[in-house]
Amino acid sequence: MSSRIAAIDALEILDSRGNPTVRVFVELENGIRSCASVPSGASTGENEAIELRDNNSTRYNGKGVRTAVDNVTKIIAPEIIGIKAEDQAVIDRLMIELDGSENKANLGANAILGVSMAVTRAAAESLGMPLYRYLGGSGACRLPVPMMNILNGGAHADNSVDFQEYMAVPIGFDTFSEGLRAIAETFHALKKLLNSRGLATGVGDEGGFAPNLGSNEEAMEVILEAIAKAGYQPGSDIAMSLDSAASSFSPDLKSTYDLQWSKGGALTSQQMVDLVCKWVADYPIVSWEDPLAEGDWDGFAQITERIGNTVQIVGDDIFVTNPRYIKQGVDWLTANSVLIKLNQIGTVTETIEAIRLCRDAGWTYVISHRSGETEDTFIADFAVAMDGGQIKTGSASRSDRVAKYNRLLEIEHHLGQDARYYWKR
Ligand SMILES: O=C(O)[C@@H](CO)OP(=O)(O)O
Ligand SMILES: [Mg+2]
Repeated sequence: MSSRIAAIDALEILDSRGNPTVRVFVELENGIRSCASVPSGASTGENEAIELRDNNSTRYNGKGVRTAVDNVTKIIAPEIIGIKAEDQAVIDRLMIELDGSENKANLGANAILGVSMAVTRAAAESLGMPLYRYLGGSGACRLPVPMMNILNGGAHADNSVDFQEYMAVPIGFDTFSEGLRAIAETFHALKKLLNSRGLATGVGDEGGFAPNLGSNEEAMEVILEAIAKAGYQPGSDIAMSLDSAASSFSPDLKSTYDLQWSKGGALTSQQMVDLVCKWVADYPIVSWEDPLAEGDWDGFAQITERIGNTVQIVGDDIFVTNPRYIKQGVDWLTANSVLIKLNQIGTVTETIEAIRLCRDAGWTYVISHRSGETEDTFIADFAVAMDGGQIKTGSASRSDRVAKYNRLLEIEHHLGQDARYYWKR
């Protein structure tokens, strides 16, 4: 029976923040049915592919996605019905052409990505393969080291912490499940510590605790304590990874940084660079994402030159998973790693192209969730398939994030003794 696409349907569903997002269903002539759901960011880069929202409607305060849903069923579906699901590149290219804009503004990256992911899944199911094997081949056996967000601030929480994400990274373990256990235990130890100090243990969008701390250093200190309390050695068993999401506290997105705790006023790019280098020297930090704002290409290059040999400098808002900006970054030595988010670029094929550029440049890449997620576990399989060895997918306290961890546990279980796990940047 043929793997040609027979029907496509779409639906408006809710994401983990209670905002609408797109779910797409694909049915093949051979009877296979699959679906995929699109995530949504809050601290978005200016050059991300456009997420289409029903701005002129009062439903959901203009955040509905019915236009995107209609674009799937009325515009995209008629063009790709009849094409084989394995022809991913053809389908993605057709959708890009059909949209016709630079940034998927016409049909919406949410519409296009929903179809792209659902097609990938249908093709895998049609071949009777798990998604990670279909995308990664028979050699795909490496589980990613998880970066677990245990303390939230910035645009993802209503607290006094400037940086968006403080993550625990289990670098000293032999298996994914042991690594995951260690950071989940650290998460619980952190809750106890915060409780004992009378600090709030409510969580941010990605499930990390969001206490009102006095400074960014205090956040790092309390995490180190939690790692030790859980019985692990900070730096060798569990290291720290940060995402400052610096664009969110840089009013001009390139040269000033308004940290709440530095009450003396805004910092210059140079001062921010110096501060990041100092903290990397003082704390066991192995990876730092968006230490500077998305327009601060010079600051990024300076940080990479100064500390790039000891720490992973990850570009998120600055590269937006777009091959064009990644190429520029590689030429200008802007960073040494890229955060990979499917919905920043909008198709599976272009995301793989972005990853290929990283590999060619000897850069690492981190597969990532968005702060608005669903129960879809696509990125868990995608991380194993892409073999980059790193994933960032939130804390252990929200089921939309835990779904990804559980899927990775499942893949590890399926792989049995052939599963690989190690930290390398
Ligand atoms: O900045 C980030 O890396 C992401 C995910 O953690 O947040 P958002 O989805 O809000 O852009
Ligand atoms: Mg980020």
